[in-house]
Amino acid sequence: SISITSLSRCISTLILAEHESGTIKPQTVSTVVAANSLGESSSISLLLAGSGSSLQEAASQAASCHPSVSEVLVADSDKFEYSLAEPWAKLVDFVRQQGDYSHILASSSSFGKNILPRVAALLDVSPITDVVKILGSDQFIRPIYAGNALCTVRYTGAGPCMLTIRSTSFPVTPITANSESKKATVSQIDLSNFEDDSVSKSRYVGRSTQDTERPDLGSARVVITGGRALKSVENFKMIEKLAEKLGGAVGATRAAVDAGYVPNDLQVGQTGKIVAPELYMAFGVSGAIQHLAGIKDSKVIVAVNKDADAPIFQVADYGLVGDLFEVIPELLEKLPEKK
Ligand SMILES: Cc1cc2nc3c(=O)[nH]c(=O)nc-3n(C[C@H](O)[C@H](O)[C@H](O)COP(=O)(O)OP(=O)(O)OC[C@H]3O[C@@H](n4cnc5c(N)ncnc54)[C@H](O)[C@@H]3O)c2cc1C
Repeated sequence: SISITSLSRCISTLILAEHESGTIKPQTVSTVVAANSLGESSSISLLLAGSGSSLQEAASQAASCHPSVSEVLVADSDKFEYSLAEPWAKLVDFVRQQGDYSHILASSSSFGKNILPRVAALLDVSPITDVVKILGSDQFIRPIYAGNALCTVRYTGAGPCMLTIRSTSFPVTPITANSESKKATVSQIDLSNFEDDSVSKSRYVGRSTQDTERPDLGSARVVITGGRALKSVENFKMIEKLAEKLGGAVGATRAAVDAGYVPNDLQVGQTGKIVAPELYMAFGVSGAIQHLAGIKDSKVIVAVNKDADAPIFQVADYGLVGDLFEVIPELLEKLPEKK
């Protein structure tokens, strides 16, 4: 008799790729980095959908975005122009039927959070979200209780294992000149048999982007955050000026967003963006657990608060008990103008 103690399936990963203006987004490359931890002999395919020349530009860039990517699959159709979840989910199901994928991954961005659960529901699979560490092909670590505890999850389902990846936990290391020359194959998906019979409950209305030269909050190396203590839109401009001088992004607490000082895409925390910059500066931020959940992986945290007992000081590397209305103008005066 033969006893089979371990039967591990060959690891083959499909990654739902995000692109914009002909460029692959950094969080997709982080998801590729994460996929490399799933196990040896892992083949990685990127799935790009959209329409027109910017899609094709992104596809050719995706082919060399990371040496471990073996294949780029391109779905070119008007149906995918606005990344709506319903047609995207159908597309993933369509592609999955043609390739035997053991894992389907997306980043924990609004794109991934929108699409992957819908795919999971379609395939009757339980997705594992916000993965911060991969221990093997079926074991993952994810934060729970607003990041106050880490939970190890084992996937035991029969269908493909579906994960969303917290990109700040999988930084992209610079690619060497040698590996850069390795290019994946790019294939156009034949959509002639693709039937999208999904009843779309969402429709594209429009898009508004912030007209700013500041770096993207989710991947900035410096983040300057203001809290409720800023008290007004006008005062919040001090935070913006400081961010400009330091070449950083602007962040805000939920209290500051709710008070209308800044738009909600600047919110940092459990229900906002997760950031992991080299330098995080918090002005007039109390340090509620929901806020800390979004900043814990920052390398250096600096806090300015007039209350010496504010919880932010428990996580700060440098703390200054002081009035931000005195500290920020002094900082602005002493810091040189950004060249
Ligand atoms: C389900 C849920 C999800 C949430 N998600 C988020 C989230 O994603 N992000 C988030 O930020 N919050 C989130 N919150 C809200 C969170 O609990 C806090 O209410 C919020 O973070 C507080 O914001 P704040 O620190 O700006 O305000 P406050 O808690 O009011 O703190 C203001 C601080 O400013 C200090 N201060 C006042 N004046 C000055 C001054 N002149 N100079 C210096 N310091 C001064 C005060 O001492 C105080 O510590 C969430 C809450 C819930 C229930």
